Amino acid sequence: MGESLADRFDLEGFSHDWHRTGAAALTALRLRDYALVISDIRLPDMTGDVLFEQLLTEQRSLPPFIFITGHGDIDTAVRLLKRGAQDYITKPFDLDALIDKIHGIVAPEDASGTGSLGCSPVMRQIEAMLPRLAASAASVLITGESGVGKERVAQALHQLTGADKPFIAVNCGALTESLLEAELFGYEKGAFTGAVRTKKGVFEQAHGGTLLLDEIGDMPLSMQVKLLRALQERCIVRVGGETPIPVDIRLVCATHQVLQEAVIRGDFREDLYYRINVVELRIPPLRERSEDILPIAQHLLAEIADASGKPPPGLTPAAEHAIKAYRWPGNIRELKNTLERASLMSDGRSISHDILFDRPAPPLSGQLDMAGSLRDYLNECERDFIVHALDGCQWQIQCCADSLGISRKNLWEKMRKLEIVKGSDAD
Ligand SMILES: Nc1ncnc2c1ncn2[C@@H]1O[C@H](COP(=O)(O)OP(=O)(O)OP(=O)(O)O)[C@@H](O)[C@H]1O
Repeated sequence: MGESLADRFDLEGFSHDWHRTGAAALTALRLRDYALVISDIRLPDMTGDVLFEQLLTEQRSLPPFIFITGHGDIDTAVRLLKRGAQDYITKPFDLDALIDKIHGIVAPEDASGTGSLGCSPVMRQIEAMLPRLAASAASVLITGESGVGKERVAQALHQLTGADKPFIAVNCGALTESLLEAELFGYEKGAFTGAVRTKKGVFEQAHGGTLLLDEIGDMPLSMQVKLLRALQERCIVRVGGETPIPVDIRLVCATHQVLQEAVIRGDFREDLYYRINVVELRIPPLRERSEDILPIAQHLLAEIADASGKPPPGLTPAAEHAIKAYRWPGNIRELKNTLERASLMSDGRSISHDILFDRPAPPLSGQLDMAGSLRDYLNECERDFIVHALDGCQWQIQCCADSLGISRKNLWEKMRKLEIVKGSDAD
């Protein structure tokens, strides 16, 4: 039966492992994330319910289980359903019925994305749209809070248009206007002091591939005019140069800002807005797609463990619960940093709640001052927390941004807004 199942799964395009004993399956289930397990109740070395119970006692998050039972085992199968198994099927069974059950549990890959960006309906929808976007030349605007995975989505789109072509990303918010112009369009030797040789800008580097302009909302207005011209004419001129150079790029822009509001405020050109925003992909914050949190966490844990050649640690039920309940203000970037730290500190087998959230609470010293507004109070908490984190990282911005789970730029912005300057605090 195993052989015919394996043959049929190959035909269906399912990737699968066939373990011939309960012990082999146990080992594999401890090491790999499966989307689904199909197990006979009677195995050569143990029973399916012993296998299932064993995994439950190890407090792992289990994939859905479908049990195959003979008529005499139906009581066991029903008991397993009560213990959390997904379904059972009785022998002799129709293979088509089993395939239907599998499709009902594991969404078919081509209908709504593979789930590599997340398994929530919204992320599957975005993933399912990518092949259509890849087939058109339309400019795509990806919006969402910092760390939600905007660049990841841009890369996924790029992969569909030819992974061998260049993918170049540039952060438009991190550079001053003159540096940005040189970065985007390149410069000729001698164009300015320090221009000792001719350099291609990102438009030329991305020729034939994808150019991601990140934080496009932070681009100065005067640069927006130059960008618009380059996009309209499909040509750039290097700083200090005169010759127009044709460029063929797929443009993807990303921002955490609401660009319509920036247009209304006069901070973003309306004509550029329409040019870059032929299609908008809105990525919701992680807290609004909580069904993505655990799968992404497990994927990240596997990735982190893989980098050091170890099997991924599991999450204890309390840790799983907390990870789902936490709001992740820094989104996937914060989740990734948290898991990296927790992986380092764990015993390699499981990550508990304490290890996961060992961050100190904001020091709310003394009595609460009820005189100010809630905003003032929250700013004060945020300020304390950031200063504390900066102290912990000897004021190294990158280290602190990583520990807070926000981008370096975001940290700079917060420091500016909250007037945090090294040495300004009495302590
Ligand atoms: N679906 C995902 N699965 C696993 N890791 C992800 C996923 N999406 C994003 N990440 C990881 O989360 C981190 C942040 O993602 P990314 O840089 O794409 O976010 P962003 O929205 O572009 O952030 P920012 O606005 O700050 O530039 C990266 O390390 C990325 O690899």
